[in-house]
Amino acid sequence: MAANNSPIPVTVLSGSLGAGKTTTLNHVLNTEQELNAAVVVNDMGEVNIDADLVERESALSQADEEVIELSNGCICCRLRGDMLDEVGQLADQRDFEYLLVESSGISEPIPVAQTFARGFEDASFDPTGIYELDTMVSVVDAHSFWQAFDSGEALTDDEVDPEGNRVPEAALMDQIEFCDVLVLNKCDLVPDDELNEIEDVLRALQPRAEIIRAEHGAVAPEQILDTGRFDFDRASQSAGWKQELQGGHHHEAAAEEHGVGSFVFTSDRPFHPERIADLLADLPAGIIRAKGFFWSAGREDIAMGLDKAGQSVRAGPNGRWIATLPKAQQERYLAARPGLDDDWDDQWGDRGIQLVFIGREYDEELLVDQLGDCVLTDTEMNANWEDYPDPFSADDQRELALADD
Ligand SMILES: Nc1nc2c(ncn2[C@@H]2O[C@H](COP(=O)(O)OP(=O)(O)OP(=O)(O)O)[C@@H](O)[C@H]2O)c(=O)[nH]1
Repeated sequence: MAANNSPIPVTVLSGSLGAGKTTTLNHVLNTEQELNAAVVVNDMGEVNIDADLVERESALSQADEEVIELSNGCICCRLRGDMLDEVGQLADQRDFEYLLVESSGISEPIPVAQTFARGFEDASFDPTGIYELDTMVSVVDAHSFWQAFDSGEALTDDEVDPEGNRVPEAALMDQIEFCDVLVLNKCDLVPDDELNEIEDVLRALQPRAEIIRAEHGAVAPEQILDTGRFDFDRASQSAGWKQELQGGHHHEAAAEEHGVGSFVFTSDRPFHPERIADLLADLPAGIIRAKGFFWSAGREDIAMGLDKAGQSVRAGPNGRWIATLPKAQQERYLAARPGLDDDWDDQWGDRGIQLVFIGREYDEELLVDQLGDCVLTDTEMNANWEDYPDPFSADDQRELALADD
C-alpha cells in the first residue's frame, strides 16, 4: 500500500466501443489479486453494463475493488467534475493504492488526462498531489481496425452527438495519438501478417507508445500499472504527425515495409481554394491521417486547418498567421520559436503550407503531384485572388462531406 502522503497512481484505459477495455481491466484485476484498486467505469449508455461486468467478474476473483459508475455522459466533457468529486471522496477514505479508470468509447483522452494532471475548475476536488497520472492506455480492436477507418459512416453530421463529441474515428485517432501504451487486442481474430501491417500503421500514427499485442485483454499487469510513462508534455507531442512536422523529412517516404508511409507537403505559396477543396474531398482511401495547416489564396488573414482521421475530413479556418499580429507580439512569438525565422518571408511572413499525410498503399508521388497542382501557378500568383471561388466556410472548420451520400 502506498505511503499515506504519496500520490495514488492512476491508469486510464481508453478505446472504442467493444475494443476490450473491460476485458483488459478484469484481466489485470484478476491477475494482480494483491492489488487494492479502486475502479471508475464510465459508460455512455442508459445502463452501466460495464460496471456490472467489472463488479461481477471481480467478485468472482474475491477481490474487493470499489467500483464507481459514471453513466449518461462522458468523463472527458459533461462528467469531468463528477468524476473528480467521486475520486475526491475515494481519496478521503484512502483505503486503496491504485486508481483504474475505464473511459467511455468516445472519450477524448486529452481532457481526461488534463482532469487528473491539472484539475478542473468546476470540481470540488483538486487531484494534483493526491493522484498522479501514471499510464494512459488505449485499447485498439485489431479485428475492426481497418473498418473503423474505412467505414465512411463518419461523413454524416449525425455522427456528432448532441454534446458535440466528434465522430468515432476522430475519437479513435485521439486515443491512438495520445497515450503511453497501445494494447492491440483481439489478436486471436487476425492473421499475423495483417497484425504486422496494423502495427506499422499504429507506429506511424504514434511513434512513442509501447505497443502490446493481446488476446482477450491478457496483458501483464506491469505493462499498464506503475509504468511511470505518463508525461503530459511528451504525450502532447507524441502524435506521428507532430513528429513529422518537427522532424520534417519533406517529400520523403518513411521506410515502408507494408506500404505504410508518410510525408510532409510544404509550400510558401497558397493553394487555389477550389482545387485544394476538391482534392481534400477525394484523397486516396489509403490516407488514414492528414493534419496540418495551409494558406488558401484570398484568405490572407486566417490559417486554414486540415484534420483527417479515417474517412472524416475537416478543413477550414483555424487560427491566425503570426504575420497578422501586431509587431510587438510578432517579435515575441518569433523570439520564442527560433526555427520560424528561417521560413519567414519578407512579404508573406509565416503564411504557407505544411501538411502531413500518413497512409498505406497509396501512390505518394501522385499525391505530391496533385498537391503541387493545387498550389497557385506563377500566373495565378499575379492575378486577383479575391476572384477565386472559396468553398470553405466563413468561420469554423467544417466536414468536407463530399462523398456520394
Ligand atoms: N475474440 C476476442 N474477443 C474479445 C477479445 N477481447 C474482448 N473480446 C470480446 O469483445 C466484447 C467487448 O469486450 P469489452 O471488454 O466489453 O469491450 P469494451 O471496450 O469494454 O466495450 P465498451 O465498454 O462497450 O466500450 C466482449 O464480448 C469480449 O468478450 C479478444 O481479444 N478476442
